Amino acid sequence: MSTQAPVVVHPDGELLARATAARFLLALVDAQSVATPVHVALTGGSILVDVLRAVAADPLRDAVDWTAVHVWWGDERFVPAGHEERNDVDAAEALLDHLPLRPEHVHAVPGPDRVADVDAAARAYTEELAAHAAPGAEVPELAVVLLGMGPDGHVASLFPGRPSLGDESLGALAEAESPKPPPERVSLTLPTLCSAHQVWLVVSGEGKAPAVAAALAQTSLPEAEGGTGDGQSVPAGRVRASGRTLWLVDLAATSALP
Ligand SMILES: O=C(O)C(O)[C@@H](O)[C@H](O)[C@H](O)COP(=O)(O)O
Repeated sequence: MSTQAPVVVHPDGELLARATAARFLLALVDAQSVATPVHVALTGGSILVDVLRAVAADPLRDAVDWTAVHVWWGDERFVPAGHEERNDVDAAEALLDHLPLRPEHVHAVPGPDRVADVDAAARAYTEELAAHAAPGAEVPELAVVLLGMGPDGHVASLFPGRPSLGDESLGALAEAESPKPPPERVSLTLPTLCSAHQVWLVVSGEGKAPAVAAALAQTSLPEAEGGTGDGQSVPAGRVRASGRTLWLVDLAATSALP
């Protein structure tokens, strides 16, 4: 039997973003006091971009040694480098361009400008993860993974009812039929997300409330709400970090909780 991950509720999306930013910076400082370098994974989504902007604006950011931080993506849209739909473009503008990161530590997922197709992109990302793993491991230990969640309960590019959810490998996978556009994406697999030391699900707004409730109850959403209706937990409910799984939400996102 699994115990429910803690849910931290903030009054609104703005405070959620600022508090998550402060928590993220302190987590990096803590992780760097134990081991270096530190690996983190970001994803796309509106609240996460707000979090990244809040990290950029937080004076605590100077407490982190950014030259020893590796940045990965939980998922990326398979469009060319620099395309406005790419998650790394948003992240660069919101935060990464403002930090003294080493360019070789920013692990972008290759797009169609670099590889033949989305399968090749996933393979290349899996190889890059393996190249930075500790001896005997297949992926680096991610200190913190920041995940958004869609109204259907998807996380990264793992969508309800898609075969990708059953991928048991460590590394990245290709999703060629994402219900959220654009259709082609690369995502870390569920076991990779679960191998992270901490995973934070950052969720804002009433539109996500039914999926928050379904994830915490480890069940599906009805088909009418974009779910599978089969009682199998939405993807967000399946993420269990090796150390700590945290839900960081605003009040509106809790409105469907019993
Ligand atoms: O589409 C992406 O690239 C994602 O990484 C995706 O998993 C996202 O985080 C959620 O869909 C939440 O996005 P919103 O906050 O914009 O609803």
